[in-house]
Amino acid sequence: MFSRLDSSLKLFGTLIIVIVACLATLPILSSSQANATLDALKEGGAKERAYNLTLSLLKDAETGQRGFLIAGDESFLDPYRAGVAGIPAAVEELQQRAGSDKERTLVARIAELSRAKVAEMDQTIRLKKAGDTRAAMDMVASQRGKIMMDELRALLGAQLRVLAGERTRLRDELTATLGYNSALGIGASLASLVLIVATVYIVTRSLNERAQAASESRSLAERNAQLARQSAVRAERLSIAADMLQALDSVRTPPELERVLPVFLRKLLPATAGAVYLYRNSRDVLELKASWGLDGEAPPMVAPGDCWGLRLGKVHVATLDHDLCCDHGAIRGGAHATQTCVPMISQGDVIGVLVVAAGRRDDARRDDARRDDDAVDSAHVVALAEQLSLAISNVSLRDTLRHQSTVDPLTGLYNRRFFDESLKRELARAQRSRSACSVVMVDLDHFKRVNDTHGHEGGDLVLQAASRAMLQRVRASDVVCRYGGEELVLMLPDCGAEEAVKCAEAIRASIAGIVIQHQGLTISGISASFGVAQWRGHGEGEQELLQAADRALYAAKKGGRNRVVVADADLPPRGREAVAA
Ligand SMILES: Nc1nc2c(ncn2[C@@H]2O[C@H](COP(=O)(O)OP(=O)(O)OP(=O)(O)O)[C@@H](O)[C@H]2O)c(=O)[nH]1
Repeated sequence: MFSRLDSSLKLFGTLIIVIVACLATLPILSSSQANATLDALKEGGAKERAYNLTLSLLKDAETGQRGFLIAGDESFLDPYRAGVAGIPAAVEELQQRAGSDKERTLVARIAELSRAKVAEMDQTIRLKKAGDTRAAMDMVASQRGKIMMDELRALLGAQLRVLAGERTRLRDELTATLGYNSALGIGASLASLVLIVATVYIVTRSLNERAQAASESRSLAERNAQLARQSAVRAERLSIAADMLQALDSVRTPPELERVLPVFLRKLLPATAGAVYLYRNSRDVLELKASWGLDGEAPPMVAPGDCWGLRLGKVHVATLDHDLCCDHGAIRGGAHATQTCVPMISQGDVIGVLVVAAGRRDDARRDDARRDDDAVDSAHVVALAEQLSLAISNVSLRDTLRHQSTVDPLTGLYNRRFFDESLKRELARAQRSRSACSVVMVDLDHFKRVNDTHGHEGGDLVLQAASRAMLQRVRASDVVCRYGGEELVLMLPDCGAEEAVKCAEAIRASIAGIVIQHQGLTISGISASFGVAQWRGHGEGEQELLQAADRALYAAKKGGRNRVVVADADLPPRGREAVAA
């Protein structure tokens, strides 16, 4: 662009130089011509004056001669002498000013005639003075002098007419030259004006074009810098997202999500606040799983109907002025100008919603540019929601598989494999922390009879009720497990035999109170036997401990059932009966 501009400026500069040179040269040429004409006019004027002087001197001399001859008064000779005295100089001037051969010939003839005329007049005057008036008058009467004078008059008159004509011509020429000069001056002024206007126009245009080009190049540079910034931001986001996915991949249980998600969402969505809500299994409500950047607490629950993103099934961006603001409790009442709700979908099912709030609501005089700054990158949020959906689904899936592999489907209690692993881990921990640990083996009494009386389904209901009774009477850290058939086992960390007996007694009493209605019959009178063993006191390893508890259980059965027996390491395999309550 600049090269095109420069070449047009060069062309324009050359044009200006040519025009200025022409404008400067033409007046010089024109005025030199006028000067030449003026010089010629001056020369013509001088010549005219010289011819006129010559003629006038000749006339004066002739007048003086006639006066003297006629009157005899010598005073007439004064003009005669003055005329005769001036004639040679006048003729001399004529000779000097003669500009051509023709004129020089003419002047030579005038000089010759003048001399002859003066000689003829001199002779008549001499004769008169000598008193020979008759001879003098005869000479005059011979008309020789008159003929010479007539020729002189004719020659001088003709030359004066030629000079007058030449003078007229030169004057016309001078007038024309001056007119031409004046026209040239006007033309030059106009041309200068046009030149100035054109120069101003071209310079202004070139400055504007340069300014425009500079501004374009500036905005291009800014755009490039912006792209570079965006690309750096994208690269950083990708890196954080990769870290997040890796972390989510190692999450084992859904509760762990609550620790992992805020850490990464805060980095991936800086200068925002937000929350992740996931549907509960019942799908009647969404539970808060993560939040970041909020001034206060995020509401722990959100009803599906409170979120327009979930209701419409698509990304919903609500601004300050938007009619359809989601009712997300703390987020809605917060200090944010925009709120984006993105439904999180995995394999066609909506599993939750990602809520992102941005901008400051309190700045009421925000212009559009600030509003743009406030808006979050919707595409980024949507992509993030997709990644989260997949990763969270994977966590749930892993949790389900893990649950299925560790939990007994009938009772909801852990299975034997889980119990064995837990016991091993717990005993190792107890060893490190020098704390206590007890196990309680539980076996429903005469369960075969229940099955026989109420059928297998009735037996299952009793098993489930007994499991619930156990779960209700233990601490969160305790592990309740279906060890096999109607046999259950309980692990009580940080718990000695004495406390374990109390717990077993509570469970025993609870089971004894079970009443179930099944197929029109009442199932009641359920009882269970319990064998308690404490780690270290009754066994060192897991197997030893379990065997001790089993021996105690056996002893309870032997002792009449519906009782709790603490193992006695000294008396295997017989157990020592502990008096219940
Ligand atoms: N309904 C139901 N019955 C089960 C299940 N697992 C084991 N059983 C039954 O539990 C009964 C266990 O009977 P036994 O081992 O003879 O013991 P018991 O009748 O409880 O007698 P004691 O243990 O000596 O008090 C068997 O009839 C099994 O079929 C189960 O998952 N559901």
